[in-house]
Amino acid sequence: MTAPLLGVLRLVPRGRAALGVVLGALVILCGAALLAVSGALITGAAQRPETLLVLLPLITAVRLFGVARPVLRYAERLVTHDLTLRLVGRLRAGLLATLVPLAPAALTGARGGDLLARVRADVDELQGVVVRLVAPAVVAGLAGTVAVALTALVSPPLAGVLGVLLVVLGVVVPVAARRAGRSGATAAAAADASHGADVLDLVRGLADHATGDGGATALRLLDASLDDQARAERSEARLTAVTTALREGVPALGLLAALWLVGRDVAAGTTAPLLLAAAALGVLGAFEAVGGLGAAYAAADGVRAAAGRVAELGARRPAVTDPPSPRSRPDDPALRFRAVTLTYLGAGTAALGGLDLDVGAGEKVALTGPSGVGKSSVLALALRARDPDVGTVTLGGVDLRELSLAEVRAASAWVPQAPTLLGSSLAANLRLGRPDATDAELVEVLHTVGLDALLDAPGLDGWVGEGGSRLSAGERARVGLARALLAPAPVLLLDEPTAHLDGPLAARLLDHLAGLDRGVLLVTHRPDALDGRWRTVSLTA
Ligand SMILES: Nc1ncnc2c1ncn2[C@@H]1O[C@H](COP(=O)(O)OP(=O)(O)OP(=O)(O)O)[C@@H](O)[C@H]1O
Repeated sequence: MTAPLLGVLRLVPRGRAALGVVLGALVILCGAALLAVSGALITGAAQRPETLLVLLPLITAVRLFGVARPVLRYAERLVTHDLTLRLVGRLRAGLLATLVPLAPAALTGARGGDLLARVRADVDELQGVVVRLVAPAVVAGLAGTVAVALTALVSPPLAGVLGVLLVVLGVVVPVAARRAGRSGATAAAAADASHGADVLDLVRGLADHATGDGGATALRLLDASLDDQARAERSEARLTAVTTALREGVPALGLLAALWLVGRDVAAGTTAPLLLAAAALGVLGAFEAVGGLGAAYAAADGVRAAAGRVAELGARRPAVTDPPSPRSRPDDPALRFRAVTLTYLGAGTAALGGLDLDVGAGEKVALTGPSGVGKSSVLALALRARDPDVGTVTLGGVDLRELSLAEVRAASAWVPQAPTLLGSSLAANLRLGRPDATDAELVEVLHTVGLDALLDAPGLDGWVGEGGSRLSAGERARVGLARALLAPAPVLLLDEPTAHLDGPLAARLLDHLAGLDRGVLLVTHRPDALDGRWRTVSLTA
């Protein structure tokens, strides 16, 4: 078993898993017992006893096992589903806890689709680790052992045969089928690919064939690849036939062994005749114990690969981490960049080279410059999404690397160019800025950013759509700004908050921002829209 898979198994609720396994084994044993007592009952009835009372215990047992089996199966499903849902919750929470410190810097290069696949498809795959992999294996071991032990009470040789046949059906057949299936599938895939290529060559070369050998060579090649394909399919079919025959034949062998071994004892008078059919049918029922193992083997590869992919994310180191003993946040919220250089991984040139910048307490600074010059990178450094390669970024004179990440991010409210909205209510999205904001404060901030219309539709408690899809890009940007205005941070880091807005609205917002008693670092492409309250810093390449 691989280390990532063990890591997943550690998250499984143990008590529930044990209960699920015991219930699963009981279901199988009930099934086998039901067959065994039914066999005994039929034999007993065939012997025409003088009174049916002698059959009463068997009749009761048939009823008991008949009723118990579905009830136990229901209980087992309840337990394993509950366990699976708890496991998914733990897996998702663990994965997100891993991802959050990685974002955004250490996830550079990770494709969104790949991350989504890990969070969804891989976790979906892993959620079956108990139901599809562990439970069938442990249930097989448990139920198989009990069935062999019970059989030994009737006939020790039969118990030995049953044990061997259970191992053959549960281990040897699936392992051999998987090995053979893998090479067969590879051969079939190679034959399919070569056949497809030959057909394409034949069609593409039609004009050439007309002037050449009439296509005889291409057809010969196609015939050969068709033969390969047919051979691969025949070998796959043979494998299916052999495994199906073994799956059906091994239990039949068990049945024959029971009839022969117990029949011999019955004939010798050492065993009661009632036990002949009971043993034969009970043995047949016991093979259900290993019935789930084939699917478990098939699931094993997928589960192991998913565990590996998820574990790989956990192995990545965040680009920024909390210091071992963080200093307390200074009262002075002045941001200071000194000789800051930042080069992104894999980039040929530095995004920022030797930057000096001050945003004093309450000061309004506009950062401007051509696209790609590094303006957003300055905000990323202020938030400590990344650390500078060289130089320092300080808050109130304390290097950001000496403060806890939570303190750095509490000091600054950031609005990116395209703020993220959650598929939730408008109020919930705004309260991400300040969870205890009252409705009146939400209404006021919406008025400040010119979003009064959203109070009618969708309304404070109305849904904004997945990722805010029911709002326009400009509205989403202003909800992001409103969220930052609500936050009690002494510094605002705003990345082009007025980019989507018309002139008068942009002017009104900039006027509001300039009047705040907090420091504002504003990235903008339109410094001409700013009045004298702003100090403009121009970045050059
Ligand atoms: N995560 C990243 N990985 C690699 N390179 C990056 C990353 N983010 C930004 N860059 C590069 O760093 C440089 C500065 O980017 P930045 O986004 O800071 O510029 P900007 O001035 O804000 O641009 P714009 O005005 O277009 O938003 C650009 O060349 C950009 O391609």
